[in-house]
Amino acid sequence: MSRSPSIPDRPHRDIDPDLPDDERLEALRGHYEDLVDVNDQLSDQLDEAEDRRQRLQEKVDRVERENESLKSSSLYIATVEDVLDDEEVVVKQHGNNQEVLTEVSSRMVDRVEAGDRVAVNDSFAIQTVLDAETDARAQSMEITEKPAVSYEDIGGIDEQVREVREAVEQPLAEPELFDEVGIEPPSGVLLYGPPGTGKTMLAKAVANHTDATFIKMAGSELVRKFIGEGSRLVRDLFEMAREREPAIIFIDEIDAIATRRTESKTSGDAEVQRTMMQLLSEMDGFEARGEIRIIAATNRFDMLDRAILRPGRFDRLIEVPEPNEEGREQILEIHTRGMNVSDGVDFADLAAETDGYSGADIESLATEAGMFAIRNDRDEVSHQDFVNAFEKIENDDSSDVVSSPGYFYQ
Ligand SMILES: Nc1ncnc2c1ncn2[C@@H]1O[C@H](COP(=O)(O)OP(=O)(O)OP(=O)(O)O)[C@@H](O)[C@H]1O
Repeated sequence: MSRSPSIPDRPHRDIDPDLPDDERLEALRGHYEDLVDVNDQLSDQLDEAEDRRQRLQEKVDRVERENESLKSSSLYIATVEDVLDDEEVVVKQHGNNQEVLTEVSSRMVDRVEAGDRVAVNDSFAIQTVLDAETDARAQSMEITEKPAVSYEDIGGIDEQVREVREAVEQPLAEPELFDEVGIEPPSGVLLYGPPGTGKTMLAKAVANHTDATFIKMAGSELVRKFIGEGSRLVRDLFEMAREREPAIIFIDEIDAIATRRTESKTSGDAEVQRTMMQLLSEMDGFEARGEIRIIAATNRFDMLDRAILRPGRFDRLIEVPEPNEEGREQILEIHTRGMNVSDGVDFADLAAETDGYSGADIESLATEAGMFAIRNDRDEVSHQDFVNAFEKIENDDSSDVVSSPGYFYQ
């Protein structure tokens, strides 16, 4: 580090006032020259200091920019196409397919290889190397060859089961029917209703019944941190389905990518919009009578962008409501099938008491009743166990009012 130059001494000269005028003038001239000299030295020092200040300011600006870019959450996904000498790489950005020649920092240069997926910032500087694509695909999708859910496991929504079978199962199982009549089956089916009412079960049951592979993706997974990732995952999703036909694509929480457009134009919104456009274009692109069917689900129907409900898109809407009393009784019977339940259990009575319970709530009630039996060293579950379980759930719920979800689905 350079040391600051020392400040020159202030020139001093004793001038005898009794000197003859010409000698005093000479002495004053000398003093004046000393002052000019010091002034020049100080002014040089000032220039130097100004230079140093400017260099430091530039350094601060650079560090701040680097800091900003590291902090910023919006990174773009790109694939490394080529690693050149001189610490340079060619990357291709996902989403717009733009190819860019960019420098790699010495920190990253040994870590990137052609074919890697990387996250780049606004100036295309590589920030991270992402996991192998196959991992990313596998992590974000749930793929089941044959889901273990059948129609008999679903209670209280017979009409919805019938509608889903007609809209999804029939085009897969008997495509010729549609050919003969000359109509297109619905492109996509949207199941909407409160949480835990059996929407996922319905989609799994259709897959089971048709021997189709069940591929599930959550809408929230599609709205990722990285720009370009959402539309890429949508493409992967459909590619995966094409590889495994017949297949049922189930997109849960579709509202995460298909909420009504807002005024704000943040990059996050634009990304969500791009993901949705990719989904719509994939849907437009495939054969309606083909071997891939799409089911989406939401419990925020009110928030949906109506664009996804147009003909050729999610054009069959099926509401899956909370079960009524009769439905709750059926679901109770389903969830106690494998349990050792005493003859004294009155399902009709329990169904009457559990107004507002979803299928998932009823499943918890049955499990909780079983826990009461175990706690009391019994292997048979009594009516009182169900009543105790009900009271426990009600009490837990009332102490947890704040977290109870205010779902809207109409
Ligand atoms: N109609 C039903 N019949 C039998 N069991 C049900 C029913 N609805 C829900 N369940 C039980 O609740 C669990 C969760 O249901 P499911 O995942 O299908 O709900 P969902 O409507 O998809 O919920 P979410 O909107 O929260 O994703 C199921 O595994 C099942 O045990």
